[in-house]
Amino acid sequence: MNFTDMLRDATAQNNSLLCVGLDPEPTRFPAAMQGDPRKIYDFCAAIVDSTADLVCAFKPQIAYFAAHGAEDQLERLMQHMRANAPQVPVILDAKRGDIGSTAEQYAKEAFERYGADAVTLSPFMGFDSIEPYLAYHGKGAFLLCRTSNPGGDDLQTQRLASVEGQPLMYEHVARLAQGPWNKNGQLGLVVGATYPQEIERVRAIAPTLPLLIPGVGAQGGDAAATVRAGLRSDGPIIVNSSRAILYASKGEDFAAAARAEAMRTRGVLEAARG
Ligand SMILES: O=c1ccn([C@@H]2O[C@H](COP(=O)(O)O)[C@@H](O)[C@H]2O)c(=O)[nH]1
Repeated sequence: MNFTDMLRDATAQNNSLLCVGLDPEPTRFPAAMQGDPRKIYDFCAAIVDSTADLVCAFKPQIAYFAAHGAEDQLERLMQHMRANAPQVPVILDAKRGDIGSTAEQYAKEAFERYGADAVTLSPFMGFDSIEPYLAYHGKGAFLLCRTSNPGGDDLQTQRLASVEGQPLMYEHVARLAQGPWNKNGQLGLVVGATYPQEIERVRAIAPTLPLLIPGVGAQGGDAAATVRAGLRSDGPIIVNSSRAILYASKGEDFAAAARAEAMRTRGVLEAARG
């Protein structure tokens, strides 16, 4: 099944717009695991098992594994998700961007090594840096568009004098992704929940693309405003929360606490859906 169909089905089956982000930080693990990078798999698998019926996607962030030399644990986690939550698509948050020949290797890493259903990419190097991912038909690729961090202003809200109508850079990314770059219907956009007005603007330019929206929870984005700005009947959204769910409790009850926080967040998103 392709990424778009998996997302639609998981959203409907679990009544959920929520994506749980898997950003394992060993110093924040409960006492029995604390500071031990060899426990990354165990921690994340417990979170997956306790939230799989509440989410429309999981999003492991590769840096949290690679920083500890724990790529083997990410491979095991991907296998675990495929075996135990096969209905839930997995978005590998890698934010890759490089020349075509190198991008081919990154695409192989994401889709063949890890078996991800979708990946996040930086569009900064242009279409030839994106194209190798699109060769994997049915896989999704989310382009960074209007990111949740304050520094996103440095480039994304600059005007492009060389483009007709002088759009802001993030608006131009949205237009390319909805139009000429989206050759096989695989593209989506990353837009921060910290900027609901910009989500609305992106949605106007890209009415049907799936939007991956991080920034609720620890970053303080407004979950309800995010849904109102981004969700359309033919334009899906995936609202990510990582730390607020993973570290809802410092204790041995971390998985149960993560479930409770995921339920609460899913409820807020569902209520805003109307
Ligand atoms: O604009 C962006 C793009 C990606 N992220 C990633 O999402 C999660 C957010 O984690 P929280 O703990 O919920 O703040 C993290 O993996 C980021 O790398 C983002 O925050 N903003």
